[in-house]
Amino acid sequence: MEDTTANVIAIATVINLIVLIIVSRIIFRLTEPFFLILGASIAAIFAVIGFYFIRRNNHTRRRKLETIIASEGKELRIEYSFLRKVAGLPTKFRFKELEQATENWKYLIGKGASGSVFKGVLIDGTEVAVKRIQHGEERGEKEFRSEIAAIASVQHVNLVRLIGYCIQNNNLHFLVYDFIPNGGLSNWIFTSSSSVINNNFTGCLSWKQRLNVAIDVAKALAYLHHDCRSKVLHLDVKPENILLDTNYNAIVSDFGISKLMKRDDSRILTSMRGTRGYIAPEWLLGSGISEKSDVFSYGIVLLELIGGRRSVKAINVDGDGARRKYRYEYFPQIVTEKLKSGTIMEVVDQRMLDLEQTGQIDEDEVKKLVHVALWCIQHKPRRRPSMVEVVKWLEGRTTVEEPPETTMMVVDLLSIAKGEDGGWHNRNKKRKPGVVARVASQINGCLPLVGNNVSTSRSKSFTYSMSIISPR
Ligand SMILES: Nc1ncnc2c1ncn2[C@@H]1O[C@H](COP(=O)(O)OP(=O)(O)OP(=O)(O)O)[C@@H](O)[C@H]1O
Repeated sequence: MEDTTANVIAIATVINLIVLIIVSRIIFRLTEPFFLILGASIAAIFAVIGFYFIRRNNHTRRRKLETIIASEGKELRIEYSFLRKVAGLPTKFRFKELEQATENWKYLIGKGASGSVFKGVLIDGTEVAVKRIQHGEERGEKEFRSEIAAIASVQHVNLVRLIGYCIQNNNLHFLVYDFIPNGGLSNWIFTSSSSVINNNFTGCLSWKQRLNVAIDVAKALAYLHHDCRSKVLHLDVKPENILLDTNYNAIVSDFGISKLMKRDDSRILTSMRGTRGYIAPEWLLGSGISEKSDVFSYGIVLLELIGGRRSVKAINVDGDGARRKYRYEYFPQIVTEKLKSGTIMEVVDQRMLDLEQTGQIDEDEVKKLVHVALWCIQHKPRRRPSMVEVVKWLEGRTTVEEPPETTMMVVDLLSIAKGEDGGWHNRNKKRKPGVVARVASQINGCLPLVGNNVSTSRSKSFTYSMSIISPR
C-alpha cells in the first residue's frame, strides 16, 4: 500500500516537472527564471526519489525484522510450553474447557472438606480428576494457594501430578490432577468408608500390596522431606489422601494444608489443621511442627494398613440420640499390648488373613512393620525416625530394633462424626492450638482412655477432649 502511494507521488512529480518545463518554455522563452524553476524542479525530483528509496528500504527492513521476531516468538512459545511440560508446571485452564472435560460436572468421585472432586477427560484424551474448591467452605483460597505452591515444585512417581488449575471467579477455583483409577486407600483397607460416593473401587489389599503401599508412601514422604529445595511438610497423611493406581502403587495426594519449611529450621509454628486421629501430639500441644509430624501420621497409617481399621474407634456403650456414650478404642495401644503378650497376629486385618489363607503372612514381617509404626508414633518427635530410615527398614536394607514404649495421647474435638465403620471422620479440621495447650496443662497425670458424650453435628465452638495413655 505504502509502495503504491510512493510510486504515484514519484510519477505525478515527474509529469508535473515536464508540464512545468513546457509551460515555462512558452511563457518565459528560456529566460533566467526558467532555469531557476528548472533547477528547483530537478532538486524536487531528486528529493522525492530519494525519499521514496529511503522509505522503501526502511519498510523492507521492518518487514524482515517482524518476520524474524514472529518466528523467534513462536519458537520461544513452543520451547516454553515444552519446558512447562517437562518441568511438570501446571497449565491454566479456561472454565469452559473444564466444563467440557467433566461433561458439566457429571461424575463426582469424592468429596472433602474443601470441595468436590470430579472425573474428566481433556481434549488430548488425558483422564483427570478436577477438584472444585468453593471458597467459604472450610478451607478454600488458602488451600488453593498452598496446594499449587507445594505441588508445582515437586515431581515424584509416588506423588500426584498437578496438571493445571483454573480461576473462575473470586470464590470458585479448580485444581486439575492426573486421574488415579483405584481411588483412595481407605476404600481398600477399611470394610466400608463414607468417602465412597460414585466409586465402585473397593476391596481388600493383600499383604504384599499393603507392604508396597507402605514403601511407596514412605518414599514419597522421604522425597518431600529430604530431596526438595525446601522441606515440604504434607501435614495431612491419611488413607483418604493416598490414592492407588491401576497396579496398586500408592500416590500421595492433597497438598491443601502442606507447608514449606527452610532446610535449617527445626520446627515451625502454624495453626492446627489436619485430620483427627492422625495429628501429631506436638501440634496438638502447640509446640511447633516439623517433618516428624508427618512421620507420626505415617506411623498411624501403617498401623491401619496392618489392622484394616481406624486408629481410633468409637464404640457406643450406652444410651441413644444426643445422650449416647462412647468408649474409645485406641488401636496403637491395643497393638502395643498384643506385641508384649506375643499375640501380634491377632491385630492383623481378618479380611486379609482370609484372603491370604492363614499362614501365608509371615509373623516376623508383621512384627517388623509394627516396630516401624511404633517408632514413627513415638511421643517425642526427635525419637521418631526420618522417612529415609523408614524406607531402609521396610526394604530390609537395615534392621529395625524394638521400639521403646511411649506415651500415647489422644486428643480430639467432642463433636465427632462417627462413620459406618465406627471410625472418626473428616470433620471440623480447624482447631486452636492455644485451647489445646490450656487443656493439656490442666491434665495432671494420666487419664484412662474413656468415652465422652458425643455429638454427631458439626460444632462451631471448639471443645477438646484429651486422654493420655502412659506406658505401664
Ligand atoms: N487424582 C485423583 N484421582 C482419583 N480420585 C481422586 C483424586 N483426587 C481425589 N480423589 C478422590 O476424591 C476424594 C476427595 O479428594 P480430596 O481428599 O483431595 O479432597 P479434600 O477436600 O482435599 O479432602 P480432605 O481435605 O477432606 O482430605 C479422595 O478421597 C479420592 O477418593
